[in-house]
Amino acid sequence: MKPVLVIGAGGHALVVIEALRAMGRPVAGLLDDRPDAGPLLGCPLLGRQDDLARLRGSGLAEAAIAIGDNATRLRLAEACRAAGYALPPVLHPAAFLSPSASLAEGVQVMARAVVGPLAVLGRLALVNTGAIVEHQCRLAEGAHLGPGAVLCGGVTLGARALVAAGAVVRPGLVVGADALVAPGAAVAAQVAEGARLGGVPARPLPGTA
Ligand SMILES: CC(=O)SCCNC(=O)CCNC(=O)[C@H](O)C(C)(C)COP(=O)(O)OP(=O)(O)OC[C@H]1O[C@@H](n2cnc3c(N)ncnc32)[C@H](O)[C@@H]1OP(=O)(O)O
Repeated sequence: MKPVLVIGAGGHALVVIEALRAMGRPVAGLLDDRPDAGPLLGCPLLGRQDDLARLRGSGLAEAAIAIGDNATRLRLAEACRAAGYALPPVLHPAAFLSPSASLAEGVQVMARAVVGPLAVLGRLALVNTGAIVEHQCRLAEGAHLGPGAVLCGGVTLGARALVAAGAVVRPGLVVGADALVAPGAAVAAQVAEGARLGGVPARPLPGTA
C-alpha cells in the first residue's frame, strides 16, 4: 500500500493515523504550519503546507486531512487537490458502513461509528468515534458529527455544520450550514444556518442573537 500524507499534527491526527494504520495504510508523515508541531505516534513531521508540492514531487500521491475544524479541513483539502493529491476516505475497519451508503472523497468514519442504509456523506464529512448516522441521513461537505452523537433517520447536516459529542437530532430535521449543536444537546426542531444551540431541548446558546 502506498503511504498517505497526513495534514495536521494535532489531536485529530492521532485518530486519523491510527485509523489509517488499522486500514493497513502506512503514514508517510505529517504536515503542520504551527511552530510547536512535532512528530506523532512515530510519524515524522515532514514540513508545512508550503511543502505540499515538493512532497507531491517526491512521489506522495494521497493525503488525509486530519483537522477537526470544518472550514479549515475543507480549505486544506482544496490546497491538497490543487497540488495534485487524491483524498481517499479514512474508514476505520471497526466502523459499520451500510453497503448502500454513499461516501464522497475524503470522508472520515472513525472506530465504532455506524453509517446506516442510504446515508450520503459529502466530501470531507467526518463521523467521529462511536457516532451514529441513521438511515437516509445526508451530511453535506465538511459536516462533522462528534463522538457519540446520534442523527436519527433522514436528518440533513448542512455544509460545515458541527453536531458535537453526545448530541441527538430528531428524525427528519435539517441542521443548517455552519450551525453548531453543543455537546449533549437534544435537537427537536429545525436548526437555522449558522445557529448555535445547546441544551435539552436545544435552545440558542447564551450570547447568541
Ligand atoms: C474528538 C473530539 O474531541 S471532537 C470535538 C469537536 N469539538 C467540539 O465538540 C467543541 C464544541 N464546542 C463547545 O462545546 C463549546 O463549549 C461551545 C461552542 C458550545 C461554547 O463555547 P464558547 O462559544 O466558547 O462559549 P462558552 O463556553 O463561554 O459558553 C457560552 C454559554 O453556553 C453555555 N454552554 C456551553 N456548552 C454548553 C452545552 N454543551 N450545553 C448547553 N450550554 C452550554 C455556557 O454555559 C455559557 O452559558 P452562560 O453564559 O450562561 O454561562
